[in-house]
Amino acid sequence: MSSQPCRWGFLGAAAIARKNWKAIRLSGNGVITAVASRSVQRAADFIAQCEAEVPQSVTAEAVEGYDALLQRDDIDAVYVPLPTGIRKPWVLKAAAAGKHVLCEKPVAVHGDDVAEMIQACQDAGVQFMDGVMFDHSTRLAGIEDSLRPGGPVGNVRRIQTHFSFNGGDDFVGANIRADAELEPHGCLGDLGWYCIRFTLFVTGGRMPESVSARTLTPIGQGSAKVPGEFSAEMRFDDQTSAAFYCSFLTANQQTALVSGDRGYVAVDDFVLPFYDGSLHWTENRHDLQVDNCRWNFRRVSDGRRVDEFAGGEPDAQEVRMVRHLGDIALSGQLESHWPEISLKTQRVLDACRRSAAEQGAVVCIESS
Ligand SMILES: NC(=O)C1=CN([C@@H]2O[C@H](COP(=O)(O)OP(=O)(O)OC[C@H]3O[C@@H](n4cnc5c(N)ncnc54)[C@H](OP(=O)(O)O)[C@@H]3O)[C@@H](O)[C@H]2O)C=CC1
Ligand SMILES: O=C1CO[C@H](CO)[C@@H](O)[C@@H]1O
Repeated sequence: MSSQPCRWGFLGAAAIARKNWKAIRLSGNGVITAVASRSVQRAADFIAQCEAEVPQSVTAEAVEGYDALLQRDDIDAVYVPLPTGIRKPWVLKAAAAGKHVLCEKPVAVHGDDVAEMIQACQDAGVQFMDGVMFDHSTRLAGIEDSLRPGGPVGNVRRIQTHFSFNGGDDFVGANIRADAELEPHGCLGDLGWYCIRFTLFVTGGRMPESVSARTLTPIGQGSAKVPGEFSAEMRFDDQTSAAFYCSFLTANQQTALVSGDRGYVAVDDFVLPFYDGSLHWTENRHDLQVDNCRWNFRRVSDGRRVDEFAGGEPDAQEVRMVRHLGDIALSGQLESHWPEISLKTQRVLDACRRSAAEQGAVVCIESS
């Protein structure tokens, strides 16, 4: 692997980009070469702010316009946090320019767009990865261990996820998340993306057979509405079912419950640490003993917790994510898992949208 760092360019001085600036600086294998914005002043202000928070040895350049950044030959990978509604052409251009792509979620408007974006990256020999940071969390291996065949959870029967925050009174009009042009999937794209992804993590990438979903509350300006509150129910080809709820109107909560025939795993803050900077999860197994017609549940497996942040690395998931993409860019060893799981996530999201448009009609998902 090259001893040079991965040279990153950012398309857009987005709010989330500040977090990933920090992550790249902490990753140990990356440097931010340039930040492009529609306004060069905004890019310069963004760089000054990030430098003040987490400096780097080279000075990042402020660039006017995303095209100008993509034309540079001193950039290996681009981070694309542009709004979902306008992201696709920039990913296609980035791939054509030979840049590896870290693309924010929800990846696109439709699964066919994602397929096109992935194909463009494949044709250009560059990596495509979406910005699902929890996929890089160290605790996923621990959760997987609880879910192993014959493990404390047993056969998984039910997966329930909930991701919500209350955006407040000025959310509509002030935040891109409620803008039908920029973020057409509303909370389904912003929060439901993670719920679907966690569900696919538990099933090992196995897709649901069918989905029934509803937009519970639309939000937006005039007739241009997006889902502000959404729920879905999924069925798999075995005994497993899954449900998720996401909302911009409900207080902060992000919980995942995986229930099997022997026990369950509860993951609080399954996406990112909302509260105290820690990520944890609990494993529970209770065995039923019937004595003298009395039902007793005996706790067999202790609740276990893993605090990924105990090691002192803040934003550990994001750091691991950008380090991973940096390693891929430097080694040239592309990984097919990331484009494949993005496309699966978007295909489930598409089915949710179709079902919600028909008031919860059951929509079947093709297995391919
Ligand atoms: N994985 C994660 O942890 C997170 C992911 N996200 C995702 O990242 C995306 C960006 O979110 P966030 O950072 O909050 O959004 P912001 O509104 O802060 O940033 C969006 C950026 O897109 C650029 N842009 C280009 N065209 C437009 C346009 N027509 N209107 C508005 N902005 C435009 C702007 O950059 P400029 O003006 O500099 O050109 C702007 O700064 C969302 O899709 C969101 O879901 C967000 C937060 C966390
Ligand atoms: O991806 C994201 C991480 O979570 C946030 C909520 O806390 C989202 O709004 C954001 O887009």
